[in-house]
Amino acid sequence: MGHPVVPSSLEDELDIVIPTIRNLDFLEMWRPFFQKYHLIVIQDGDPNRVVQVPDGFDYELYTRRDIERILGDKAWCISFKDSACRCFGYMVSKKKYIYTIDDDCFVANTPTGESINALEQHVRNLLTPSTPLFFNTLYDPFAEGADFVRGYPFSWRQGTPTAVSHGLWLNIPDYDAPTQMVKPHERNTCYVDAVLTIPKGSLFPMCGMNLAFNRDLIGPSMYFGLMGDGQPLGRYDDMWAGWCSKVICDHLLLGVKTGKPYIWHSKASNPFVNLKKEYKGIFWQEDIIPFFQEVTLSKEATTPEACYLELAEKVAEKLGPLDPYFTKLAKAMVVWIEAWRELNPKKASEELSKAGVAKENGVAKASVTLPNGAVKA
Ligand SMILES: O=c1ccn([C@@H]2O[C@H](COP(=O)(O)OP(=O)(O)O[C@H]3O[C@@H](CO)[C@H](O)[C@H]3O)[C@@H](O)[C@H]2O)c(=O)[nH]1
Ligand SMILES: [Mn+2]
Repeated sequence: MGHPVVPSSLEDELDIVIPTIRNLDFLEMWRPFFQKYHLIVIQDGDPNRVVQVPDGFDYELYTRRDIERILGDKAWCISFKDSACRCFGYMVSKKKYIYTIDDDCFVANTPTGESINALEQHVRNLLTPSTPLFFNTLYDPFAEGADFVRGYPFSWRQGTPTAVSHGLWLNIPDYDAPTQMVKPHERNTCYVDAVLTIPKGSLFPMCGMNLAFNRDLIGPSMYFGLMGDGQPLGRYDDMWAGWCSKVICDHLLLGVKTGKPYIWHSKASNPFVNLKKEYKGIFWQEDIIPFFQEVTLSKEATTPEACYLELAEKVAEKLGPLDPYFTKLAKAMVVWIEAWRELNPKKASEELSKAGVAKENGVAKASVTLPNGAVKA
């Protein structure tokens, strides 16, 4: 099985989205890898604060004032004073791919000391197929030096298009507040040289600090929810987007990968502040997870937007009784799609799904023939 040849960079097709309440000095370390890309900076907090973008970077920067000017009466769906604000960058981007990274994440090294070009690995992850239907025990069959192993059905070796590439972090791991409190000095020193497809039907805790995705395939479901100022919840922004996106990827037969690339996460946020933000989420998620495990979407839902609107209805119906917050969140999900549509008039992705089969970056986005001969688009 020849490995698809993928470009090592996508400068004209990818935007880098950075939420910041600090500064952008970290970009100096990323300059060799990021400078050829366009940045979308979401400056959170005080809109009068001046955030310097280092010289030489091509960027657009949005403050809360800009978000309110652009979205008007829909601006309330974008969080304030929480990293969730980053999703506004996904909405205003005009590119096919998004990479989002936190301002306290730096270039990591492999165990043999090479600098990791995280963006190049994400591009490779996104432009090679995923294997959500049948686990390949040698992990990523499209990686150099690997392939499908004996017993892997040949009719499934085209895989499915990849929608999400979830990178990891050395040094400060993305722990929740209780874990941070009991293990304040724990650092992640374990570099695992692997990329795996998360199997269909399995949820996962998506972290937003080193994340890339295909906007056309899954952008509308990457809403980071209502968090931060005025909300009962924080630090569940990326988790909510990840659970919604994974359910929709499973429904549309799209892949979600996790593993390489690693970044170096430098700052441990305050566990006590984090506990205040997270605590409702810690017990609500005991109901939220079964909801996402059991939710089904109709076969008429063939685009990420249609799937997301169906999901919003089910959130209101099934999670609304848990707390009025979820009724408001379900409404915010609908407003997010309305705003997305305003800023992104009808996209090729809707044509793609009607076509049923489409070339996606030179890798056939063919349907999958199941062992029983059924063809799943
Ligand atoms: O009110 C805020 C707070 C932060 N930001 C920006 O968002 C990212 C993440 O902030 P921070 O590094 O302080 O958060 P962590 O605890 O390390 O990580 C959490 O953030 C999310 C991952 O991105 C997730 O909830 C946790 O993993 C930085 O760029 C801050 O500048 C903000 O914009 N507004
Ligand atoms: Mn951080």
